[in-house]
Amino acid sequence: MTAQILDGKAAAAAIKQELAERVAALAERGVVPGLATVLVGEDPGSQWYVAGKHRDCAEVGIASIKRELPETVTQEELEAVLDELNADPGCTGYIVQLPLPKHIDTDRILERIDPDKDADGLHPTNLGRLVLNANSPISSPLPCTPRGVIELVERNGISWAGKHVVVVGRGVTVGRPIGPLLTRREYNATVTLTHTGTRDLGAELRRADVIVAAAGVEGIVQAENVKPGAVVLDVGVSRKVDPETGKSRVVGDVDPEVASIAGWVSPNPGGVGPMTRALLLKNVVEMAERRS
Ligand SMILES: Nc1nc2c(c(=O)[nH]1)N[C@@H](CN(C=O)c1ccc(C(=O)N[C@@H](CCC(=O)O)C(=O)O)cc1)CN2
Repeated sequence: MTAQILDGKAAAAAIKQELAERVAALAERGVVPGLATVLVGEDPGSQWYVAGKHRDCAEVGIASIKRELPETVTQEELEAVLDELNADPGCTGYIVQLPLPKHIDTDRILERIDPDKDADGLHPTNLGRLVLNANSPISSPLPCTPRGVIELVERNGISWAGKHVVVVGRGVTVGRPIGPLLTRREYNATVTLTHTGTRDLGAELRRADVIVAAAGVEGIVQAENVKPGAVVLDVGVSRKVDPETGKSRVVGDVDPEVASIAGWVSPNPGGVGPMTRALLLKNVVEMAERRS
């Protein structure tokens, strides 16, 4: 048996088409959403992601603003850029591309973003709202990758209700926020968060109906630890240089053999990555709709 594919490119294309209609409806009311990106340094991966975000904006009719700063930028200089974006009426939402250089205090940066312009849903107020508003519809931006994971699964006709989800990795963009989201009544999943301190990762994985692998460790999810028929989402990104071509390519957390055991797998690339981008646009459109 070979697993069915959770096609992130197709789902993202459908979401973008739906958003283009909502952006056109906003334009009729004189509202143009505007996303700004803040990129520090010259990491090729981050440059690629940010360029993709601007292409996506153009595709659906969202205006976009680019702020690029050198690797040597100081905490104060970076915070001054955020203060400008917080005050700019043309910028209805923005993101600071992560990771930031080591000398920058990332938590302080995320706290500096106006929570009403926090297109990534990573400001403490918005992460707090995710936890607090457990029984009412959320009306604040949510982290894009967890949202993308949820939508990718649902758009393939799979329900989260009653599923035991094992998340691998406790990073701020995926591992930490996905538990509070999936355990909301509207999804009703049960979530185990695993990390480098987990005593027996294999045992946890073998109990999972759904695995969300977001550790950034190549092949951390092996076929022998996957329950037959499970849904496996590969969110991990490691870069590997091909010794023959000298070119760098993305490798995920999920070993390719898993496809012979699982019921569904998300490819990487082509799975959760495009969904992260699409759900960022959805956050921006929803923020503009709430304001108008
Ligand atoms: N401020 C943020 N920083 C980061 C986030 C985030 O959500 N907010 N997530 C990641 C990077 N990221 C978006 O910013 C992102 C990652 C991957 C993709 C994507 O489409 N990947 C492609 C493959 C790309 C490749 O070959 O390199 C895919 O999966 O098909 C989009 C966005 C960390 N930083």
